Amino acid sequence: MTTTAPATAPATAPETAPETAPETAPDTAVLVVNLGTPEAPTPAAVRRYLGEFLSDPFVVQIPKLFWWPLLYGVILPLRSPRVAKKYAGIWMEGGSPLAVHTRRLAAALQPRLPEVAVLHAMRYGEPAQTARLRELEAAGVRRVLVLPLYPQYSSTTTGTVAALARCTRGSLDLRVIEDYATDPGWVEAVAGSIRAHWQANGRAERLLFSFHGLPQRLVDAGDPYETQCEASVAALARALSLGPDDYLLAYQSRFGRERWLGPATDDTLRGLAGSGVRTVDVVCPGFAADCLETLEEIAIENAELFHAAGGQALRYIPCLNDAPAHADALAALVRRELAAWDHVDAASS
Ligand SMILES: C=CC1=C(C)c2cc3[nH]c(cc4nc(cc5[nH]c(cc1n2)c(C)c5CCC(=O)O)C(CCC(=O)O)=C4C)c(C)c3C=C
Ligand SMILES: [Fe+2]
Ligand SMILES: [Fe+2]
Repeated sequence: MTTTAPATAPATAPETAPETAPETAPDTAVLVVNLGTPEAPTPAAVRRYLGEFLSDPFVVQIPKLFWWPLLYGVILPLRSPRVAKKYAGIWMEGGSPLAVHTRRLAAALQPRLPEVAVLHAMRYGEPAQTARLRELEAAGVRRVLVLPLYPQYSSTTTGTVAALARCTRGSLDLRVIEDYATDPGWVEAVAGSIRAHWQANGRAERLLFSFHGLPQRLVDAGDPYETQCEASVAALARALSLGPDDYLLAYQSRFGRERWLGPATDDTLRGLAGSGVRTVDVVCPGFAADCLETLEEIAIENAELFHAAGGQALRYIPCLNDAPAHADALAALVRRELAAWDHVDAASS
């Protein structure tokens, strides 16, 4: 692939995919799983969502006895109204951006994979991952390939999707795509979206790759997330022929008081502005779909911060969302995984 549609390309897939398990089910289904997001930009809906998310022991490892009183007594009451306002500022006609883009991406995958059923699910909230597995099982599907929408593996994201799927699989045969941080099709899709942005807007003085952060403690304990983020950036820099001074890697969205992966995106932007850099392009290759962390934190909050620190323009490059190049890359990844699975099944029968 040498050319890709701009990441902002209009959706080619219908808004409403035929997203129930088909009545005459194919043998195999692909379940595309994303994090989850509130049902409405209201404090009550945000509280429900954050409550489920932040009581997952894969995400917060503090013992329940200490964590739950703090979470339910302090964090949720204080955070939910504040975060709900942020969601309200980016809400789309069909719902939260993460929900809309994930749904559209699954719909764009279906015609590319006509031999299987493609459905989407969320790890937290609706449509719930476990309910989707039950639907597929009831429809007579035998094998489910789970595709968590996280290019880089972390126990806090891919790990919790995989663990929940494995203990709720019932009679289903299950495979999970663990990561695709350096998958050539995916790298070329992201690189293509950056090239398209440069073509439309010109090139800023620097390109900043911003990834969601993670507690340093988890990395020290062996989570491969940081290494995979670095590998993604190295592959993208190669694809775009970037020199070492053209780009930076940083981590955003710190949560809580402990040390998180660094350098932090906000500090990096302040540093760039302080050293006289006037324009910066920011891309977030850890996010398959635009969401609060990209549309609000980067494109609004960090753009204001960069400006206040003396920068002229932070130009945000959208996630791949349902761009044809994204759907093509993920469909190819799925096809390879299914071929390997067929091979194993054939050998063992
Ligand atoms: C892309 C990878 C992600 C990793 C790794 C990750 C780890 C992680 N996140 C939190 C806490 C929060 N994350 C929040 C939002 C959020 N996180 C991701 C992705 C990763 N998180 C996405 C895609 C989103 C956006 C969801 C949306 O609806 O748009 C939030 C909620 C927003 C807020 O309150 O600020 C929290 C909280 C932790 C603690 C963590 C690892 C330990
Ligand atoms: Fe997060
Ligand atoms: Fe955030």
